[in-house]
Amino acid sequence: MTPSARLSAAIEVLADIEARRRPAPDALKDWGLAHRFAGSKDRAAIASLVYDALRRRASAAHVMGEAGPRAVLLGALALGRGMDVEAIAGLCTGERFAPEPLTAEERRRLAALDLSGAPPAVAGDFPDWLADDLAAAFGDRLVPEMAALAERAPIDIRVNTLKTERMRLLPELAHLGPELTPHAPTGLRFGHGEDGRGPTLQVTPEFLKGLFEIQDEGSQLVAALTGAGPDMQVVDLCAGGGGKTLELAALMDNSGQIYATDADARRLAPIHDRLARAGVRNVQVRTPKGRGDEPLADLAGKIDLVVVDAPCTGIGTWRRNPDTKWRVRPGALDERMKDQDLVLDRAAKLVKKGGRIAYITCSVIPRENDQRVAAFLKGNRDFTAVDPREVLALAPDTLSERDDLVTPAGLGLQLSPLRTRTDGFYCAVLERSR
Ligand SMILES: C[S@@+](CC[C@H](N)C(=O)[O-])C[C@H]1O[C@@H](n2cnc3c(N)ncnc32)[C@H](O)[C@@H]1O
Repeated sequence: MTPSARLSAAIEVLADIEARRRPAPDALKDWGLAHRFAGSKDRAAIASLVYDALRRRASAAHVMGEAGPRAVLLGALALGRGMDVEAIAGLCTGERFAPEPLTAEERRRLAALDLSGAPPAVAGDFPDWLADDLAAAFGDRLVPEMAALAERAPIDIRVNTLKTERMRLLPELAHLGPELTPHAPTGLRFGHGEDGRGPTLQVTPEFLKGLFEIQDEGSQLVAALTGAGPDMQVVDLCAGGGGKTLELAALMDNSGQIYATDADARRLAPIHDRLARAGVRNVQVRTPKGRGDEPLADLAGKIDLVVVDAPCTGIGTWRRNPDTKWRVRPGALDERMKDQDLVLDRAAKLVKKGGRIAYITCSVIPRENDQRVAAFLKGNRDFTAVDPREVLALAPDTLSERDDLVTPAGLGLQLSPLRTRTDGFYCAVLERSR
């Protein structure tokens, strides 16, 4: 397909997402099924156009003066990809499979790209109803923080130190253009091609040998902030597919014991293959046998560290999942907050005296972060929050003195694309004193 035809296809997919309120992956999949002539490179390039448009949906509509799929995509090409009017006009030729030529008004607006007077939710590309929550998190840096969260994310991997080292893997992946991650000592970072596609890392022999996992640098950093280390007894209470479990095992050098579980047995299923591939030997997977089953009942009061990688809205991952930012609803946030309270209470029962809970979310709003921690501490007087500056001391040198990462309420740490060039992650550590 020509670049122009890909643009037309992306407009079609965006129209489908809008008309039928569908998740972007479903709309893209259907488009692929209906257009089997399109190759994998075409599909990836179309997906990248669709996601770039969703990242800038509000600001692109504002500069174009309308919110239809064509306007949003054209605006996003200018705002996100930095394409000038002539470059965009060169794609919109009106020839076979190409979008119609630019109108005079479109040309004028693409040249001006005027965001002056745009409210924060438009300039920062986020849903209106979250404005107060996000302002509470970021204060007068709201718009730059949210604009950074509307950028495309790089692809990060975590080198599996149970099998290799970063500087040994680096040359093996040199053909894919890796860089060192800015902070995490086990991370490598990959950029995107001009069409927005990144390298397909999962098919490399190094991935199949378990030498690395695909994991955002922020996720790598918060796992280190938990303080997990050799010989500890650790519970990974929301293990899901095991992303954090694998890193915890590496931080513990395959010693001690990790008990990994999740309320949803289906989410846990992939963990077994991943543990085997990564050469992890210190994890017991405890799969719940049904509703109401407590697979960790024998561990009450015995655990050094409970890692709660809590279910959340995922606002901190909007760079990777821009579709979800327009789909998340207030009711879903309320549900997640209830889940977060439940999971923290469950964690409290497992911790021994002097032991800790590391509460992690990939969100940036206080209602899912500091406010959940504060509510937990109110109901659990035997726990106190560890000073976030003390937690930060576990971070790599580049971050260990970054007081600006401490949240406004002072209970935890907040990473974000603007602050740390990572996804948005929150981490608070709570210690049981008696
Ligand atoms: C953010 S995801 C975990 C991601 C995972 N740790 C990783 O690194 O790949 C949150 C998980 O919490 C699980 N969950 C929700 N409520 C729970 C509960 N009450 N107890 C345990 N797990 C729960 C969800 O099923 C989901 O898999």
